Amino acid sequence: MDTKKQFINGEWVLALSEQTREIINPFNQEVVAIAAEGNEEDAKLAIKAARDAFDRGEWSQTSATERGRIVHKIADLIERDKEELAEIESLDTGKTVEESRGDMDDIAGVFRYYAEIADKDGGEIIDSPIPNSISKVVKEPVGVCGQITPWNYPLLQASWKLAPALVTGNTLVMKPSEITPLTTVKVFELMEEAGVPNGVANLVLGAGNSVGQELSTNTDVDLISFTGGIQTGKRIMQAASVNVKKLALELGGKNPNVVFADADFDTAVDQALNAVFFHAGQICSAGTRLIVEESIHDEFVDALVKRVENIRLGSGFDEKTQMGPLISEEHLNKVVQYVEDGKKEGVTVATGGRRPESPELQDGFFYLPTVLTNCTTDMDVVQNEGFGPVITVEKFTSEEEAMKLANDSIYGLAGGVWTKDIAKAERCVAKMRMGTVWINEFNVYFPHAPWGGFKQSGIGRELGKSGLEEYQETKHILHNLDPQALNWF
Ligand SMILES: NC(=O)c1ccc[n+]([C@@H]2O[C@H](COP(=O)([O-])OP(=O)(O)OC[C@H]3O[C@@H](n4cnc5c(N)ncnc54)[C@H](O)[C@@H]3O)[C@@H](O)[C@H]2O)c1
Ligand SMILES: C[N+](C)(C)CC=O
Repeated sequence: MDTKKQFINGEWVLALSEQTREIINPFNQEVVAIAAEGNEEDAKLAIKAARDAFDRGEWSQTSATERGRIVHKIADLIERDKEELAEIESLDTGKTVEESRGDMDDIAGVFRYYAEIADKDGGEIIDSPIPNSISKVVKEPVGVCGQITPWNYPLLQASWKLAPALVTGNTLVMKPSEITPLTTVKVFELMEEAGVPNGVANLVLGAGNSVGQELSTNTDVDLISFTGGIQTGKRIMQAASVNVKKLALELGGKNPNVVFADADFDTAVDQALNAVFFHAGQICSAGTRLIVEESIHDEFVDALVKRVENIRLGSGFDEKTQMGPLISEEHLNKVVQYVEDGKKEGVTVATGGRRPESPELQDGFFYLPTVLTNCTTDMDVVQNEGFGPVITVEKFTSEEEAMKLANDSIYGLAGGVWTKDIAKAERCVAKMRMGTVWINEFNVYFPHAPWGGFKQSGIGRELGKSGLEEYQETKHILHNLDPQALNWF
């Protein structure tokens, strides 16, 4: 098995230490690849390559149209290799190949979206108080960007960072999650094929506390863009203060899904399932916190449980599978503990609440889709992100109470509201303190719409025009065409 290498200054290289890591298929624990395991020293080399490339200025001075052309080419190559990429993503994460194919379409779409808008902002002339002068505002790249991604949507989260950084003329060093690096390695091959110049995009593989820590603290890095857990985000924020790096943090969520009695019942049940059991709940915006009007609560839970018990678990490569395994044994143990703690807090396990017993699932990191009822907002199981196939159900009796519950969280990533009453829906979304709110919908994202969190779910936005601006500095230029002495001194 060839070792997956790092990409530094246009060269595919092993880790300086020659350390490697086994990449495991979470469905059966088979080793699917061996990857280089870089550390601080590899990260330093990559940062130097990115710094030198940025300071040479060739990429930032390449026209935005040309950078857009190269990024379009990356999208073309992702579409060409979609099936291979989808299969690698499923081997690495356990998600179904159908889900991975959807991810690959989204990813190509993100590269295309940013390629399209790359050359649409040539700056702005603004009014100047100085006679005979020109005052203009232009956007410039931030510089060297450190980019750190998680394991749940490995290539999708990478694309949200790579595409805007490249089209705006930055250079970068990316560190994917050490347990799911494979599709990111492949896309760096495609970026090389598309003609991204040497040193502009660098890839270091390895652990967060070595490679990630170096990216966060190294003073040659101007911006750090991180997607991952809240505790890691806080550590990165502290580390990044060393040279006041620009910071973009996409952190966790505990996302309320509020269902009023007047909602379309069957659609709300169906979407509540999708909101939490897709990708086994390992989604930052999963609707893990169901908040249902009391008058329909029992009927809603019954309908939910009936359908949850029919969810088919299995290999992501089996077309019949609806839900794959969790990412790792370590993560499975966290989900087990999360539910056990909930039981101690007094929740009722309406279904699930344990590992499956089928012999064919024993080698994988599976957990049964789980519905917990009798949940209240003061419980840890309601407040903490479990990041597994577990939904907690709370009740409310008034619109005011529903909104109070929905906002009772340190997180503010996303939420949904289900009702046929348009005025009520609008009143609710105006109160919901979240970066994305869906009305009669859940978990939809696309390249044009900004994504990010209120409160402790993060800082900054990815996607949309806002996602581009994270990678830009704003410069005001005043050009006096008729300079005069002031004779003040
Ligand atoms: N808001 C979003 O858009 C979004 C999207 C996907 C995932 N997430 C969040 O990600 C979390 C799950 O991902 P995870 O378990 O991989 O998160 P994590 O925080 O454990 O790891 C994320 C990345 O950070 C690296 N890292 C770990 N310690 C580090 C350190 N000290 N310095 C620098 N880097 C370090 C890891 O190696 C990995 O690459 C969940 O909380 C989920 O909600 C958020
Ligand atoms: C941002 N999203 C929804 C694609 C993945 C979150 O984990």
